[in-house]
Amino acid sequence: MRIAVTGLTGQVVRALAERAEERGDEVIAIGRPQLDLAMPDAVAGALDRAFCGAMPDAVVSAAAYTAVDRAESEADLAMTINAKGAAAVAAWAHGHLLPVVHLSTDYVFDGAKATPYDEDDAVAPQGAYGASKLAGEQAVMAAHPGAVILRTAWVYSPFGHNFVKTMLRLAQDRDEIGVVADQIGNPTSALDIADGVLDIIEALTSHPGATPRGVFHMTAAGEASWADFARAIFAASAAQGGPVAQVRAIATADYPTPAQRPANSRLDCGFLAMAYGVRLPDWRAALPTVVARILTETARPEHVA
Ligand SMILES: NC(=O)C1=CN([C@@H]2O[C@H](COP(=O)(O)OP(=O)(O)OC[C@H]3O[C@@H](n4cnc5c(N)ncnc54)[C@H](OP(=O)(O)O)[C@@H]3O)[C@@H](O)[C@H]2O)C=CC1
Ligand SMILES: Cc1cn([C@H]2C[C@H](O)[C@@H](COP(=O)(O)OP(=O)(O)O[C@H]3O[C@@H](C)C(=O)[C@@H](O)[C@H]3O)O2)c(=O)[nH]c1=O
Repeated sequence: MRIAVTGLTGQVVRALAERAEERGDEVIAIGRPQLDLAMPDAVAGALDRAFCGAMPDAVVSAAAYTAVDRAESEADLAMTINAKGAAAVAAWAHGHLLPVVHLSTDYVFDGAKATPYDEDDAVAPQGAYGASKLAGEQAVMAAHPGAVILRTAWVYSPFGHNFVKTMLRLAQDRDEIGVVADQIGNPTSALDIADGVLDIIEALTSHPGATPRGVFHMTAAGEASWADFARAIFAASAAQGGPVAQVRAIATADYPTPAQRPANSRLDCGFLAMAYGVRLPDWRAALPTVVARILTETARPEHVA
């Protein structure tokens, strides 16, 4: 399969490129400056130019404005990229009769529910990032009624920016790190997301008439607080001779940030398992390998300041 993916350096796009190559599929990543979602009117032209030679079999809409705190002061830009830009990508795919898989987030929920969220639960984003992603879900569905929207969460990987890299970096200078223990969610490896997305695209392209569309939850199995996640990161790092810090469990109120985050981010992924047979492994399974890859990468000479 030939799969067009938006974004160049993002965690999910790089994970997709790696996993697709292992499966004999091809990922064509398209991003800035060629494709800039902040200029929605130019999106169709950019995609036409990129794929005039050979059309892809499917489109993955993975590029997004993901700076959760900065979005509070750049709400218009986040909305343009995550809603209008994403909708323009979906409209282009629809115009060319291509399936589209669009990534969304747990931050569309307010976190007040006591149990994991399912797809029918009411959405109520707490911040500008979540609001822009929710608007994106709605705009993508309007532009491409056959879209598959995958809400995932707490993505970590050897690529880009993520919580695992932040913790390992902070531990280089600190013996102890305060980490919130009253927000719970499902840490999810981008490489596991890539496997799930590729399985879904295979189903969409081989049995288009028999594949359900709409919103699905797709996170790793198992849950954790950010503090639990940090402790697991340092356990993996310690086992590999990497940096370690003590994790002090703190309350959200003790770690003020511009954006509010849901206290309960857990997503119930049963609907996706039923519809596509896709169930991601436990979040702990991929962590040691991801930590090892980050440690190897940061030990390279070009990373020494
Ligand atoms: N990270 C997370 O924890 C979570 C992410 N998600 C969603 O999953 C998807 C993938 O996330 P992830 O891979 O972590 O994202 P990253 O933050 O790692 O990467 C974002 C990607 O979006 C691209 N991008 C940003 N702005 C634009 C723009 N104006 N035009 C074109 N491309 C742009 C970036 O481009 P460039 O390569 O040029 O920098 C980059 O490739 C997103 O939709 C995100 O909302 C959902 C839940 C959790
Ligand atoms: C760095 C740090 C963060 N924290 C807290 C702040 C916050 O509540 C939590 C996570 O912080 P981060 O800013 O790394 O994560 P954040 O950017 O909120 O991550 C989110 O990104 C977007 C894109 C999503 O879609 C979400 O699913 C989620 O993964 O950890 C600490 O308690 N101590 C620390 O030292």
